[in-house]
Parts: sequence; C-alpha cells; structure tokens
Amino acid sequence: MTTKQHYSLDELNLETRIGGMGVENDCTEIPLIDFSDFENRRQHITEALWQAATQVGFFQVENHGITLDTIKQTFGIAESYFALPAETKALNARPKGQNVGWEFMTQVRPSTGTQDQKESYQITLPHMASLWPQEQVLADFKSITLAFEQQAWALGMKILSCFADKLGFERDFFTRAHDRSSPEYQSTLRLLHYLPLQQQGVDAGLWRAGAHTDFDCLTMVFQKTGQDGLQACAGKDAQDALSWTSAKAQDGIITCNIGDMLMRWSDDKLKSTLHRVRMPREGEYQGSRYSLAFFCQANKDMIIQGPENKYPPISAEDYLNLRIQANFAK
Ligand SMILES: O=C(O)CCC(=O)C(=O)O
Ligand SMILES: [Fe+2]
Repeated sequence: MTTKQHYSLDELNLETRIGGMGVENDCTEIPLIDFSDFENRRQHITEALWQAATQVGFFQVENHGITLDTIKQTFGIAESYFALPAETKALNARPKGQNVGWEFMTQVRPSTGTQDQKESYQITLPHMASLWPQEQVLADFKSITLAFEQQAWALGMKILSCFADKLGFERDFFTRAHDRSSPEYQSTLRLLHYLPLQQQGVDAGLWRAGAHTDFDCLTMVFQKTGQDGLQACAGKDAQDALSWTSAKAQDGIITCNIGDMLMRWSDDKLKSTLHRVRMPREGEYQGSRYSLAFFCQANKDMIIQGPENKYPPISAEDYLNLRIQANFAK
C-alpha cells in the first residue's frame, strides 16, 4: 500500500478525491453506436460519437467488424496465459516504468491508495524483446494477441478519424500520430484478469480497479457477458454528485472512453471520464473477471496541442511518463 500523495498534474489531484463508493444509480445512459456500413454512414456515426464524447465521455460500439470468433479466441489465450504458474509468468515480468509484460497486483491508484485486485499482461510493440512467453509454454499466444492488437488499433484509428474531422484536423491526423511501424509507438494492448473474490470485497475498501481516468486518447474495453463491474462517473454533474453508471458487459460490444490525452488535445471538448471496476457483492458472480483493453496512446514524439492552443504543448512521451510513474507501486 502507499499513502496518497500530491501529484503534479491536475488530473491526478482530481483522482485523489474520488476513491469512495459514491452513489450507484445508473443515472446516465451510455450511448450504443452502430458501426455497420461505416463508410456510407460515416457522417451519422461521427455525429453520434461527438455527442457521446462531448456529453458523456463513454460509449459502446456494435457491428464494428472485429468478429466474435476473434474476440473469443483472444480471451481464450489470455485466460490460458493467466492460468500459468506464477513462476512462469514472472519470466516475462514488467520492467519498471513501462507498459509491457506481466504484473500481479502492483497497480495502486491515487484515488484509493490500495492495490488493484488484478494481474495484467501488456503488449506495447517496440518494447517486447524477451517479454513474450515461449512458444513451447503457450503456443500461438504471440500470433493471436498481435493479430488482435492490429485489429483493435485499426478500429481505434477509425473512431479517432471521426474526432479528427470534427476538430478540424486532417482525417488521418491521429492515424499518423499512432503510427504502428514507428519505434516511438506506445499504444498498448492490456490483457486483464481480475481475481476471484476471496474473503474481502468492496466493503473492505478493495477495488478490482480503483477510480481513475485513462492517460491515453481513446480506450476500447472488451468485456464478457456476466462479468460486470465496470462503472463510469459519466454525464452532466455526475462528478460533483459522485454518481456511477454501469457499463454493462456484453460479448462483442466494445465499451470505449475518452482519455486525458485526447481531452487535452481537443482543448477539453472531449471528456475524459472517471471509471472503476468494483468488486462483486454477495449474490453476484464472484469468479474471475477477464477483459481486454486497448489504449490508443499517441507516439512518444507527437506534440499534443489543441486547435485552440488552450494548453502549452507537451510531448506524448512526457505526458505518459508522468502518469505511469504515479500509478505503480513498484
Ligand atoms: O477492465 C475493465 O473493464 C476496465 C479497465 C480499465 O479501466 C483500465 O485498465 O484502465
Ligand atoms: Fe481505465
């Protein structure tokens, strides 16, 4: 455990106020946006995304083109990975300060000061070197997760191209800013395993993921039907009232949220929204919860500067480093 500290970014000072239970009243509707026939319906989809991102900061997408088979296969390999012995996973342990490799209960959110009840494995393409599990330990892990990473990236860039249109940037502005072939690439696929409930739960002040905003431009979370717990402090006045709305888990539906980097890049027009994953309560499913999260984080060498220059320019590398340092105990 760590004590709460004073951090240097406004976003972090906000987080430290938010660690309590608040009110779970599901008072905000999380928009569901249909991505079918994207090219022909681009304008309509763009308006729906803009409305959702400026008013709520959270939205879900369906008919997005990533097949249920692909998603299930990726969940399957993630679950096999997390079932490996801890000593085996420790061979791919996360080096300090980087979003790569395996970690077990090391993330401590400024909002709670307690360890998230989870383990994760992160993939950030240029920094994987020896961090892949060996083929003889878990066959096809690398090929399946890499293929999924590519598809999640492509969908993320599609969504960001809609925001680029509305912000007055060139349509491929964010695609260039998240160039997958560059050594400066720092978008991340995170496989998540939230531990089954033991004796202590939410009443003991524990969280699967304590309340936080994301550091990135856009996060896309794949969940599994029956494995709920993700909640957003979303909508007008929700933050003052500390009221929370569930982002229901459903196979094939992707829950998306705006992160701090895009909020800054849009001069605060697009809302980065607090969210958390709470522990199950009595009478709820208490087994493991798995999710897959893709974080679109602009390449290190990109300079974040909004169209109206509301904030001074900062490199994506500096921006992210400040946040990573504040969020991990070791
Ligand atoms: O697993 C989830 O549902 C959400 C994960 C999340 O918010 C995060 O890792 O930033
Ligand atoms: Fe998050």
